[in-house]
Amino acid sequence: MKPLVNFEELTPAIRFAEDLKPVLYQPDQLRENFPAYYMYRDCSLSEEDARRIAELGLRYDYTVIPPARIGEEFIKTYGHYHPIHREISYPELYQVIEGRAVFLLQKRGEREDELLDFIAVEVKEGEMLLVPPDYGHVMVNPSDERLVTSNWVCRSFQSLYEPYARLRGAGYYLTAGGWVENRNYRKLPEVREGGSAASELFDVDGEMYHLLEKPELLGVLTNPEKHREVFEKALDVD
Ligand SMILES: O=P(O)(O)OC[C@H]1O[C@H](O)[C@H](O)[C@@H](O)[C@@H]1O
Repeated sequence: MKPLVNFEELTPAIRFAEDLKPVLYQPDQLRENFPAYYMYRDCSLSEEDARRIAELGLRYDYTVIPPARIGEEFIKTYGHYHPIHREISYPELYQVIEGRAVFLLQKRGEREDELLDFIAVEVKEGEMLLVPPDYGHVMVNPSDERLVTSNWVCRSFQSLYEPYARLRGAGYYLTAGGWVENRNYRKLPEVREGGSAASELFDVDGEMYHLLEKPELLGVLTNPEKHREVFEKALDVD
């Protein structure tokens, strides 16, 4: 799928492999620093769209992750949680524009090193994924092609990276040899693997930028507490 916005003309923020060191399975295997992924934030097709997106309290971004491995582990994003808004945390909606992604979603218990749930969702070109409230997320490129994603997200918060840094990544690492448990967690549920239901929940043809024409659907991202039933379905991966 060709991205609607010609984001490659924009200047990205870059996360380098060295930046990922605190969350890697095998940090010692990092031999050279390289750009791990490119983040093109706050994209739009026109000035008018940019104003509407801001008025809705949203942001539309693209992320590009070229294929790579560090040691046995597939290249991935750093990982983060979102802050709480009226009792539950902000969700986020992703679409794979090019390539294939595996999203690692995890829910903390009372302690951050005791997970209540760990879901791995494979998302293919054109498909969407809803990161439910209260789930931390990491995006992995397990393929030998570049991965391009877009995301809709509430524009008014800062992501929380510290829990991932403290525990050296998510509950599991996705490696060429399969899943590897992260021993820094005291409690880890089994990995629940599945597909994503978000494409059925968000009715859109082609790139999800067009959801801008259906702002009522995007309301789940800014007022999650009013849409709890949507998230129940998003978690139904089995
Ligand atoms: O923030 P990181 O864990 O590095 O993950 C990267 C991604 O995070 C968020 O979801 C942003 O909205 C994306 O634009 C960004 O590319």
